[in-house]
Amino acid sequence: MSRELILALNPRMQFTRIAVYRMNSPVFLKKINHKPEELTDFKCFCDQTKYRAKIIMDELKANDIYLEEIKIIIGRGGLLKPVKSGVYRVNEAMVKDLSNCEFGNDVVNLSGLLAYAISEQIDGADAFVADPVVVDELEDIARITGRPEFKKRSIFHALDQKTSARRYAQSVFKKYEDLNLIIAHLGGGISIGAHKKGRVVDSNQAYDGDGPFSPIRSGSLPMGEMIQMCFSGKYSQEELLKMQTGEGGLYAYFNTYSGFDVCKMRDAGDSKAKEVLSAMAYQVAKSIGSMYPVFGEEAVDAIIITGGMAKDETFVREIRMRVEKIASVTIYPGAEVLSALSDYGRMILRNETEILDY
Ligand SMILES: Nc1ncnc2c1ncn2[C@@H]1O[C@H](COP(=O)(O)OP(=O)(O)O)[C@@H](O)[C@H]1O
Ligand SMILES: CCCC(=O)OP(=O)(O)O
Repeated sequence: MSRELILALNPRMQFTRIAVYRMNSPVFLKKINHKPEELTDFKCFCDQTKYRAKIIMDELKANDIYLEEIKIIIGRGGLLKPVKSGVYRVNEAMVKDLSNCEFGNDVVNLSGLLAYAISEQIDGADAFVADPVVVDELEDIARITGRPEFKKRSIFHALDQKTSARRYAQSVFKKYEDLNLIIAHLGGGISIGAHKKGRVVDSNQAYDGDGPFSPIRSGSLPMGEMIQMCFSGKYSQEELLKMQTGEGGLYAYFNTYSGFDVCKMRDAGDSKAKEVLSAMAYQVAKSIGSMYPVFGEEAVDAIIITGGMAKDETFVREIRMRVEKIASVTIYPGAEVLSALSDYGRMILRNETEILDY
């Protein structure tokens, strides 16, 4: 029996998406919902590894996926040290950083941990991550902040943005490396990247840094007031970090991580949902605009808007009308994380990509 199955994983806050591909064809796709009450006892996302790995294994077995055919297990990778774009084998150093939340505590960390944990249970299967959110191609000027103690970290939807960029390049019969693009990924977090000839030379720091607020993150907040809050004695450090990274944005206003649900509320006439979503679109548009000077005298070839919230036409329209004077706007609604990961999986199987060391 040839070993050619690829298992792609995308753990999200309340569910895990998995897909199994046999070369180009998906043979199994599943969104596994996790009961909120089963997740509350875990302190860190990394503590959920064993729990989610078991559910994934059970799901594969229940659906007659031959585990011994799985060769590649691949995820987005998490908050790691800065790395160059590409594919990484999950090694002990990576597992250690993710398990210790060395660079932050986010559900995305589970993708590397789950890939590793599952590979340990399947003889001959190897774990990888591709274009983790810490891909760092920033130009030095973009790293400098107003205080020498702080340097901007590169944290953005590297996998999703580069996949969209290559898709766009193909559609206009050009190479990604020949284009200047501004890409807005509207997911749970929101990142806006300036892609200058194939390198993401600037971006908002989409985890605990700056930029628009998103379904789950606060984005830029008034710094002085935040400092006062930190010293008010009312909140622990953990609570404050959570406020910024996992309970900000739409969640803070509507107690849901679902942009979809908030859009439905707006469509049903809820004026607060309308106001907050418009403010979010306004902030996304301003962030897109802020990338315009990054290209200096060179033209911006296109603006690409993608991710889950790009499926909402009203939301996208509000962004578009503010930015289309900069460059033509292309919309790729939805996020194709699993198929992007499977593309990398295939390249690994065919020895078409270098495997980088973390
Ligand atoms: N049709 C839709 N309209 C509005 N928002 C949507 C729609 N579909 C998904 N979303 C929202 O997009 C967000 C998820 O974005 P997505 O890019 O799929 O994932 P990720 O969280 O991995 O970045 C969620 O808040 C989800 O509710
Ligand atoms: C961790 C930074 C990128 C990000 O926000 O990812 P999600 O949208 O998947 O939460």
